[in-house]
Amino acid sequence: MKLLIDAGNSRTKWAWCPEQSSQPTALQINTLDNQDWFEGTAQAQALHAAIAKASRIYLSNVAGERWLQALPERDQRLQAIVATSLSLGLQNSYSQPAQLGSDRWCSLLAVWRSEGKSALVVSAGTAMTMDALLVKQEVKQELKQAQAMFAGGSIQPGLRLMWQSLQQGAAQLDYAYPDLDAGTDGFAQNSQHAMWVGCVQALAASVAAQYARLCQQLDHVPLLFMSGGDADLIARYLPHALSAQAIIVDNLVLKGLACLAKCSDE
Ligand SMILES: Nc1ncnc2c1ncn2[C@@H]1O[C@H](COP(=O)(O)OP(=O)(O)OP(=O)(O)O)[C@@H](O)[C@H]1O
Ligand SMILES: CC(C)(CO)[C@@H](O)C(=O)NCCC(=O)O
Repeated sequence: MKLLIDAGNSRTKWAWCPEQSSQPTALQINTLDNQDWFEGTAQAQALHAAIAKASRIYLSNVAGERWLQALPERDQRLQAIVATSLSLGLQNSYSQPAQLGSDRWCSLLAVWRSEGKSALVVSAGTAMTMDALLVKQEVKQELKQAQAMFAGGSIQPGLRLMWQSLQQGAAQLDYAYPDLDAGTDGFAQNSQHAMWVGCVQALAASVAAQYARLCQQLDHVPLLFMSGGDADLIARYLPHALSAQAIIVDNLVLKGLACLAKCSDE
């Protein structure tokens, strides 16, 4: 069985790749903190056991060399994904294609292969990325070769990082991250709520602006895909029409890895 691993900035998610016949949505996801992986805790042992059993391992790693060091040395079964200039009919417009994070590349591949339509692909995790997928027109399955392009995107701090930067950088803002969604209605009347409104509004407004930028480049309406730990929350604070349009999906990176794993069988 093929093993899919998304080593993210803070957490690692893994799943077995479904057999050809099953749908990509059938992924059974396991999650562990990267700290557990580095320390080899019980959660890490489950992934080590899966790695030992796998016939092939597809890895998206944005967690750096340290994450790789916990793997068995020079494992021939390991395919560490690096963004290329063209894959599965998707062209990468980065001037140095390999500089693009493998997580962003996999998410774009997942949306391209499942939808075949232009989209803004937002990943709201530790960092928030917003990537433009341009598809010439709604192409038929057999016409997919190089009909799509990743036109570029943006990187900004995610919600928790924004919060931490205020908390750590301003002496009077040492407030804990709220347990519950504090809401952004009206004007905030205490410091903790003011921080919340500022951070959530900044992220939601960025999504709206990037989506508007993409719309200007197209003669058709793009999709809005949102994934990552804070996707749901940020989508709720988008302008109403855009919020209704947002498609929230889990685990786009693993889905993109599954596309690459399946394509290697074809
Ligand atoms: N149980 C949780 N643990 C940590 N973060 C969580 C949790 N539930 C929701 N979140 C939110 O999700 C965000 C992290 O998202 P996600 O889990 O997608 O990031 P990640 O694992 O670091 O992967 P990525 O590489 O995509 O950033 C945090 O900003 C946090 O607000
Ligand atoms: C931007 C992040 C941190 C998002 O996880 C990751 O994709 C990454 O480290 N990327 C490399 C730089 C880039 O994508 O341009």
